[in-house]
This record gives sequence, structure tokens and C-alpha cells, in this order.
Amino acid sequence: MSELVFTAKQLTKTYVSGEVTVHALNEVDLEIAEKEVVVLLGPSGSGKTTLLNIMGGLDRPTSGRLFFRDLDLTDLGDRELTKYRRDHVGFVFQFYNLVPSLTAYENVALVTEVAKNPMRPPEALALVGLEERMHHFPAQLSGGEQQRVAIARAIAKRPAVLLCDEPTGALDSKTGIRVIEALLGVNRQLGTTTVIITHNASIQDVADRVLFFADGRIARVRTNEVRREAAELVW
Ligand SMILES: Nc1ncnc2c1ncn2[C@@H]1O[C@H](COP(=O)(O)OP(=O)(O)OP(=O)(O)O)[C@@H](O)[C@H]1O
Repeated sequence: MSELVFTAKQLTKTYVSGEVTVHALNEVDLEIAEKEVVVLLGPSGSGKTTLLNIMGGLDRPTSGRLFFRDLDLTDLGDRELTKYRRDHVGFVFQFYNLVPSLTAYENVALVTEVAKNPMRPPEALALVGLEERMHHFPAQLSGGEQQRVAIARAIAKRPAVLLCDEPTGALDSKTGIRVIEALLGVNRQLGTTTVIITHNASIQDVADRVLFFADGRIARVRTNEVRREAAELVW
């Protein structure tokens, strides 16, 4: 059995506004192993982003526990949570949030300059197939290429986990597939545990496991015996 990266126990997040209570996460139990690729699917509002944000130390649960390896994240103060995030977590969002006045190289360097044991920017950009474009500005890159720069930026500090919220949401199928290819390449070469939220059901075939969310719970889990390559996807 491989090592666990995340263990969630009865993880619950409740929002109360006035008379309305929303159970964004409802007593979720979950284990995610080292090096796993996990895809989260489910309707809008089913709790996927809430779980991702708590795993990334961006948000806190209302009750329950979440462990990163043997570190109980639910016990951490704000500064410790920030340190956890900085040392161990890379994020990729739907919109790339690159600095437009900086080249691809410089966007990655922003992170590597403050990390403990970073890759050099060209190494990170090579992992996503962009070494030839590293002196280009975001405006000179396609959406898919910009997202790959964002992935290079997220993984340059060699995080244990990469959390991706709709990474292909703004992309057409061809560039989306290249982005998934980049994520799988990083997972293969660095062993980064990767969690991907998507509304695109075809992406589930590249995962080790697929968690289907409904009403703040994991309603179903699918395990793929064989992971498909990104190039085999059709959407
Ligand atoms: N800050 C907040 N205040 C109040 N309710 C919230 C807040 N954040 C999320 N929610 C509610 O919690 C529920 C779960 O939201 P969440 O964003 O986790 O869903 P999701 O599955 O990621 O949806 P989507 O696919 O649309 O991103 C929703 O009903 C949402 O409206």
C-alpha cells in the first residue's frame, strides 16, 4: 500500500447565511495516495472546489479532520497553514493569472526565487514542453501555452501535490489535451500527487480514481485499472 498524502475524516464545511444552511461538504471520508491522479466530477455546487480549497490550505473545514501525510491541517494556525501551502502545494486555476509584463521564464522565476529547493525555470518549462517559448510574453502565447506556463510555475518548487480547478475550462479540446498531457507528464516525472476538478467527463479516463460528487458527498468512486494517455482522449 502506498503512502497516503491526504486523509479526510468526516470532513464538513457548512455555510450559514440567514435562515439558509448549505452543506458544501458533508462528512467526507477520503484517502489519496502518493503519486495518484484523482479527478473530481460532479454538478455545479456539489462541493468539489470546497474540498480542493481545504486540501490546499486556502480554506478551513467547519468540522472533521484533514491530514497531509501525518500533519493535521485542521490544527494549524494561519502562519503554519501558509507555510504548508508554500512548501507543499501547487495550484492551477481555470484562468492562468500570469503577469502580462513578464516573460514565461520570469513568471516561473517569481516562484523559484522564493522556494526552498526549486527547479530552474527552463527545467520547469521543459517539463511542460515550452522550453522554446520561455522568452515569450503571455500575450504571445496561446491559451493552452499560457496554462502550461502556469503549470510550470506551480510545479517549479517541486510541490508534493498539485491541485487543479478546471484547468482546461477555458480551452478548446486540442489545447486542453496538451494541458492534460503536461499535467500527466509532471505526475510521471516528479511523482506529484495530482487532483483535477473538471466538468469534462472524458478527462476521467486519465485518472487513477474518479470521485463523483453530489450534494457535498462522494456519491461514487471509480477506479481505472489502466490510465489512458491524454492523446487518446476525445471531447
Ligand atoms: N463562501 C461561500 N459562502 C456561502 N456558500 C458557499 C461559499 N462557497 C461555496 N458555497 C456553496 O457551497 C456549495 C459547494 O460549492 P463548491 O464551489 O464547492 O461546488 P463545486 O462542486 O466546486 O461547483 P462548481 O463546479 O460550480 O465550481 C455551493 O452550494 C456553494 O454555493
